[in-house]
Amino acid sequence: MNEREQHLRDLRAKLNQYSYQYYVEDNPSVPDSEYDRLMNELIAIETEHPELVTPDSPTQRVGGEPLKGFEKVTHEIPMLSLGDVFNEAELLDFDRRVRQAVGEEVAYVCELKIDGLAISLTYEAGAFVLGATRGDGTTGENITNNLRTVRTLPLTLPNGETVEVRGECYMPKRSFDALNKARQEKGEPLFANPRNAAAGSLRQLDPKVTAHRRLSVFLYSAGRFDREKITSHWELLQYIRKLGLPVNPESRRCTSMHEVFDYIKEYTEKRDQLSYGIDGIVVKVDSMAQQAALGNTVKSPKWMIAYKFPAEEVVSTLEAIEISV
Ligand SMILES: CC(C)(CNC(=O)c1ccc(Oc2ccccc2)cc1)c1ccc2c(N)nc(N)nc2n1
Repeated sequence: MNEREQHLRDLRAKLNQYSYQYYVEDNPSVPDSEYDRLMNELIAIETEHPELVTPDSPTQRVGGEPLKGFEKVTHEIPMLSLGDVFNEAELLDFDRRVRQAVGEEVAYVCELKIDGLAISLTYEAGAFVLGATRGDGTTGENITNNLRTVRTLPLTLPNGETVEVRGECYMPKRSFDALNKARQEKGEPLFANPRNAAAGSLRQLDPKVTAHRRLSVFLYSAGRFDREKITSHWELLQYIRKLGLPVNPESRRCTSMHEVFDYIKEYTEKRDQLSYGIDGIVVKVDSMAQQAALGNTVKSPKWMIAYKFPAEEVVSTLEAIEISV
């Protein structure tokens, strides 16, 4: 490897490290100006020497000309939505129905319900090739170029896996506050909440706009992957994490409803300290055999329920109407 290639490797490593500190650790070690300076240097060198560009280079994130519209994508395996419950009695009913149907003890996995936009990511032989919105569960929109700009989403997987994973794209509270502050200074309409800001940012036709919105992702499920080795949801989360994909660290395996209630109480209290918005807790049956035995209704699985937090008082702010066409 010659000196120039070594310099490029160092630049990419630094930029990826700074992104990780900013997005995953929520603790940037350099100002945005330093990040932008290094990125501009990397873009300049790669523009002069295109043969030295690598698929995982941070410059490969903001590609593509603005689109005229979004292509439709059909989900091979439908993306399901969540049944909602609002109190402990309804959660106990869910647990009773599940235990009656499977006729044995049940373990659950509790996860935070991230207040973002459901997405599907497809990697073919380790390369990120397709990103889509959930849409109506069967048909979504192709937002691949916009999702490529999300710094916490790896463009390549370590061992060339072919998988389709599902999760939530969200805007961290810090990014949401900075975005609305900048909009206020420019006299532009404000976003009402991080979820609307994430949706508006992902529905931009120009990926360069999305790239400046500082979005992030957590993944929590998968459609297509080599299932035989994985028998539980908890193992699936570890598998997704081993692929280098961001999985929310607060998830917990619970062996009783008592532990589920403890988890809900803990995160109801911790909610305001999280660096991202959540609107509930998802409780999933851990065993995949039990999930299959329980099956799905048309729209949502019978092996999973979402406990929704009581709605917060509505704060009347301008709703940002982001026209992306
Ligand atoms: C679990 C799933 C419903 C996603 N999963 C799917 O959509 C899904 C749908 C068919 C599948 O098909 C299968 C294929 C083969 C075997 C079994 C299932 C797999 C996953 C879901 C939906 C929303 C969630 C949310 N907002 N927050 C969290 N924390 N978790 C969530 N989990």
